[in-house]
Amino acid sequence: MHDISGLFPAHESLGAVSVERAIAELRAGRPVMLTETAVRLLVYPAEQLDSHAADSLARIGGARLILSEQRLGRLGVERDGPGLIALPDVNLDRISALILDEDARIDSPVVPPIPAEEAALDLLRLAHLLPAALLIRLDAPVAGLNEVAGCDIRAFRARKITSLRLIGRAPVPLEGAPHSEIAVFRGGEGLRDQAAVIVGEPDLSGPVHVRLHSACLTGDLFGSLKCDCGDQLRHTVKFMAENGGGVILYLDQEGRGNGLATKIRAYGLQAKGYDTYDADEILGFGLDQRRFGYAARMLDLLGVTRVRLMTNNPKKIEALRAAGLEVSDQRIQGRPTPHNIHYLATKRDRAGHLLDVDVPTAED
Ligand SMILES: Nc1nc2c(ncn2[C@@H]2O[C@H](COP(=O)(O)OP(=O)(O)OP(=O)(O)O)[C@@H](O)[C@H]2O)c(=O)[nH]1
Ligand SMILES: [Zn+2]
Repeated sequence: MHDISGLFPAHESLGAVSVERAIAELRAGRPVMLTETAVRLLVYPAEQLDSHAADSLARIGGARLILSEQRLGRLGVERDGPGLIALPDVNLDRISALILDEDARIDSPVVPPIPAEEAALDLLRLAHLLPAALLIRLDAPVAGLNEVAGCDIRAFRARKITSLRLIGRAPVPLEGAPHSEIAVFRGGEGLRDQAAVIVGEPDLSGPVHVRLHSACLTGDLFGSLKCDCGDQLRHTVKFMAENGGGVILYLDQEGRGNGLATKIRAYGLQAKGYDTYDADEILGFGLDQRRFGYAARMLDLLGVTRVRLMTNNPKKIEALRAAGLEVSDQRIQGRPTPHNIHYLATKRDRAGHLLDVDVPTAED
């Protein structure tokens, strides 16, 4: 047998590798096996279910659906945590209604999960999939399934922070900020490489203007009027270019960390009148899935220790302080539009964002 351990990055634990493999499997619509002490669980992402997979799960037998506390609440079951529902016949339409429909209700008993089952939900969140999994307890290993341990899922985010590394940096002149550089990082909990935009030549010995910007394909790239992201991003570049430079971390946290597909589903619900947080809750998510620990690590790798954080989001300020950075903050607001005004007001009213928003009343 050859020893191939040297082919794995020294700082990367095998546990983190198995979580990454499991994420790739689930995103491709394949099951994984989750283990925890004596428990073995087959995990299948509910949103990927098709009739083939449903038949196959029904033949194995004993399938249950685990849903988050938020989703259960929407289905009419108040609980302090996730819960499981038995699925004797693995019916595709019923499962689809249980994970997606805004009017579905539960009429069967809901039981609390064991830690392994709860870890399956975390794994789906890490994979940017809906937090809803079909689970079957297995009494023997199954050939061909990637295996992942519950404890490695729980340790994943923290471990990945230390594996983050700078891959390279190069000048990229930007509109309004010709002296800019882009630095690319790999690792962290994101599924893709992360970029830092270094605008101008910030003095790293003093407080540096920093923005943690969560990816927003619709707003950043296409100028969607539904949010303030694209506007904030371009304002930030301009502001930094005119005010001594700064660093923008462009984080792989599309849709507040829920992923692009979930955000677009949430937009579908918003088109029916739900606000941004209610729409996410219908899909099983809490207020905000994002963690910013790895952003602090990116700043550390760039040599930044004191930060003037350009944000309205108190969570970002707290997260960088918790990671040991010295943080003062500065507001950066996108333009209100008739399309985003309620979104901005909702962030202020429901998540404590420090925004100045004047929502016109019906009479205005
Ligand atoms: N789930 C969900 N995500 C959204 C929605 N609208 C925008 N987003 C995402 O929300 C995130 C906004 O990120 P940021 O611009 O970093 O901002 P923020 O938390 O509002 O904080 P600051 O802009 O720093 O004040 C992006 O990942 C967007 O894709 C929505 O309606 N639902
Ligand atoms: Zn946006």
